[in-house]
Amino acid sequence: MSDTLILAVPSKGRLQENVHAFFARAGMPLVQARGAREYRGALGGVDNVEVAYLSASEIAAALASGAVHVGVTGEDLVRENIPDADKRVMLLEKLGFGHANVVVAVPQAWIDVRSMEDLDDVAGHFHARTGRRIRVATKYVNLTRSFFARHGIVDYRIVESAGATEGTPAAGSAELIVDITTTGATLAANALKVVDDGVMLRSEANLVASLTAPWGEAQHAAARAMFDRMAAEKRARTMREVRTRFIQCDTNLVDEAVSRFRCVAPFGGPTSSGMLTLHCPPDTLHALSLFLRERGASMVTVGPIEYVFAAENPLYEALQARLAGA
Ligand SMILES: Nc1ncnc2c1ncn2[C@@H]1O[C@H](COP(=O)(O)OP(=O)(O)OP(=O)(O)O)[C@@H](O)[C@H]1O
Ligand SMILES: O=P(O)(O)OC[C@H]1O[C@H](OP(=O)(O)OP(=O)(O)O)[C@H](O)[C@@H]1O
Ligand SMILES: [Mg+2]
Repeated sequence: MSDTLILAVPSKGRLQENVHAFFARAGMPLVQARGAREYRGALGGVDNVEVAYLSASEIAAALASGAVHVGVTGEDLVRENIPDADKRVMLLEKLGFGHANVVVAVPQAWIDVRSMEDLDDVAGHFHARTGRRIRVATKYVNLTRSFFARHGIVDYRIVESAGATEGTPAAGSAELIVDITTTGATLAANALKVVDDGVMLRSEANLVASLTAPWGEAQHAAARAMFDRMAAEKRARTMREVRTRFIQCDTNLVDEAVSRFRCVAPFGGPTSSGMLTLHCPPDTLHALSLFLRERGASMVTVGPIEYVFAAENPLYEALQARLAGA
């Protein structure tokens, strides 16, 4: 067995830039080997990781087959391209970018069609009137089949579309579509509207691990190191450091702060002189600083945190438990 962990990241498209920024922020810049046309690279700061640059949909396939150990790709592509996805891959974490909804969209001119139920009626009438089944253009064939089945719609036919799906109703090659949308601008430009209960999936970029790849000791060690840095970056990004010192500060007050403002006391209660450090989410910062001053603090400082390294490595622990068959 080889001793490298293979990490797949998008080589192009919507996710590429965000994925590069994500790894750089976590202190692991993607290092492209030689020229920009080289499809293999390394991960700065972590040994034994080989980076494979693939398209977002190729990443889903490579995770399913076990050709790569870890990858970043959209959940839409995982669900569409991997049958029984939860048996073959593990979605470790949503990454907060690459948001897009997979939706059912019909021509705006279909004023009577608001729900999937309305669509079912139209599909039946269409079949009765024309002798043909209504056509749905999409590249999300599997997602569409299972969503339509769940809504009891059977009178339709899928027309596979590789690109410019939104243009197919106007071009006359389909009656409606299933595609991904973020701003809605492309749908609007093509005079299409989303069916009210037609949001099939709310997707975003995910950190995904393959359950079928060969996981040896070296790959475990590389994943542990990589996920440790990601967790350190995430804890830091989602918290601010709050510092204060006042003599009335005691453990009861810290307990109250922790439960009311969702903070963490990373180093425990206050020192004997009342020095306290808290990590606090941005949305409760001002309320916390008011609270501390009401209880006697004359000064509270708040600052950003670069990394928070902790004993726990939640991403690695989750993966390890799953690989061990737990
Ligand atoms: N507005 C958007 N449109 C399409 N995809 C988006 C959007 N926003 C985020 N994504 C995510 O990015 C993924 C990759 O889409 P993108 O269009 O960048 O790939 P691509 O280069 O066309 O890939 P491929 O060649 O494999 O089809 C999507 O599957 C989705 O998860
Ligand atoms: O709701 P919007 O913000 O308008 O985004 C949706 C559009 O973006 C994607 O296409 P993309 O630009 O990735 O081109 P592609 O079809 O060539 O992949 C997607 O297929 C939609 O057409
Ligand atoms: Mg695209």
